[in-house]
Amino acid sequence: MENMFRLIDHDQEAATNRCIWVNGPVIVGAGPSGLATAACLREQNVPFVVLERADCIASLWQKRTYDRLKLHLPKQFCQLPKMPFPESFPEYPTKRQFIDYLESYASRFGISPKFNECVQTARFDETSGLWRVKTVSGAESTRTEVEYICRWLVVATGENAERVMPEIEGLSEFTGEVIHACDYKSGEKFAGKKVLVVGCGNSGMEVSLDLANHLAKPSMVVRSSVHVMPREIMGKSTFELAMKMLKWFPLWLVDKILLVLCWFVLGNIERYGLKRPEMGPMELKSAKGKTPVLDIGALEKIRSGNIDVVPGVKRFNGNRVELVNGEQLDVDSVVLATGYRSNVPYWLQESEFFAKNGFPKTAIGNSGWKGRTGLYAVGFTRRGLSGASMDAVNIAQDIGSVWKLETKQPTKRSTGSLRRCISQQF
Ligand SMILES: Cc1cc2nc3c(=O)[nH]c(=O)nc-3n(C[C@H](O)[C@H](O)[C@H](O)COP(=O)(O)OP(=O)(O)OC[C@H]3O[C@@H](n4cnc5c(N)ncnc54)[C@H](O)[C@@H]3O)c2cc1C
Ligand SMILES: NC(=O)C1=CN([C@@H]2O[C@H](COP(=O)(O)OP(=O)(O)OC[C@H]3O[C@@H](n4cnc5c(N)ncnc54)[C@H](OP(=O)(O)O)[C@@H]3O)[C@@H](O)[C@H]2O)C=CC1
Ligand SMILES: O=C(O)C(=O)Cc1c[nH]c2ccccc12
Repeated sequence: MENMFRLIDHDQEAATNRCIWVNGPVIVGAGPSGLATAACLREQNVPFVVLERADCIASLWQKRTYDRLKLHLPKQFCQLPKMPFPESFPEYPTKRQFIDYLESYASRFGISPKFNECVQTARFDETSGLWRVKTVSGAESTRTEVEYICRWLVVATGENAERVMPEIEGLSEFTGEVIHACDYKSGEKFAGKKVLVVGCGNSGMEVSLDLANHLAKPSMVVRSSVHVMPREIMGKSTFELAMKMLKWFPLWLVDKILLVLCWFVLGNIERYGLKRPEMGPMELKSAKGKTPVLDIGALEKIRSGNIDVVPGVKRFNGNRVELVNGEQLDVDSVVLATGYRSNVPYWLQESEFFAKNGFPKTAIGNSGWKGRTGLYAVGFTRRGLSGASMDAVNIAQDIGSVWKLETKQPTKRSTGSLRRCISQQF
């Protein structure tokens, strides 16, 4: 065992390779899911290490979202365990407020992630019964490789870890600017410009709305179908209403009621080119993970003609785009609001708990948060921040109960006594 934790210098020129024994779990990702798990472990007196590839907590929120973003679910559904939002926060906190909340959450629970450490591989070593997690940090010349050894591995890298970039003919030769929605900050610089927004999820809708508010001319691509619901119905959150109804009625009935209410409030949205999916909004979210759009004003801009709805893209040609219906549009810029994916398959060498798409196979053990051999997943059940919070509580309880048992009766020889030693660097 000792050799495993010794300093190893493979590449004298560039890499300083170290091996670190972690007393307790390694949590990969310092977004809301990783922070929530860390806070719940802190409450159980279980030590942990959080590894984060970015240089800050909640990098999705700090670096990959637009300026005017607000939470689109009421605040009680977005707060993390053990620390409610301040009373003074509005019903739908702004991105700044949410980040401030997460910063104070991290400091309240004494969470100090190791920043700029991107996990490259993680595998379970059958012989030792431990996880081996390798990270790299720093630029090429100062590249440092570290291996963390631990008994528990908590995957908290999120459902939105990497951007989805579609392959569309001619896109790489498009003469204007092409960005993904995660690099879109504000419509200010697009004033007067014709912008093609590809995708009509919450990102596509809100980017189009922001562009219209900044007097740009957005055309939003709807290639298949989309559920649009008002964020509120008669002043009450649609999401909250759905959650209340789900306590009493089956999913299909809740969907039917929601769709009738949507029809009364929004009218027939299909006449604007917004075809509704066959499956109801909540069932689609739960079965396929496709989030319904909670409208905060884009629909009004579509009605008034300030956002043009167009069908799928066939190909790009210079600064023109050809649509599947044969129509051609001149465009100055393209925003790809084409969604995100998990990056777990790129680094986690495991195929029993996680499926090829980077999400846990929920069927196993009937739980989406617990695998075998000390592996856990937080924030992958497509239930937003409230789902992540529930996973975090469960995971911390699960690890905490084992931790308590093993730290009660320490014997000098048991691995338990090794586990209790302070996280050490060799
Ligand atoms: C624009 C937007 C708005 C949203 N709004 C809401 C909302 O209002 N309400 C709601 O409930 N949900 C919302 N969601 C859903 C969203 O998934 C959650 O808000 C939340 O950010 C998920 O937290 P997470 O920690 O699981 O993932 P993330 O916030 O993505 O955090 C994962 C962290 O892991 C890090 N990471 C990834 N790979 C590695 C690696 N290999 N090594 C080290 N670190 C790594 C990332 O840098 C990141 O910091 C929204 C999502 C988006 C994209
Ligand atoms: N205010 C808030 O709280 C916000 C929350 N979010 C959340 O972030 C998450 C990600 O949302 P979002 O970024 O919108 O991603 P989504 O996955 O929800 O939507 C992606 C969209 O891109 C379309 N698309 C993908 N590829 C192509 C292509 N080649 N051609 C045309 N269209 C394409 C999809 O169409 P198709 O359905 O046909 O595949 C879909 O309309 C969601 O959970 C969302 O709720 C996002 C923004 C704001
Ligand atoms: O915003 C998101 O991405 C979420 O996942 C939040 C969410 C969870 N379940 C929902 C059902 C309808 C709309 C949003 C959500």
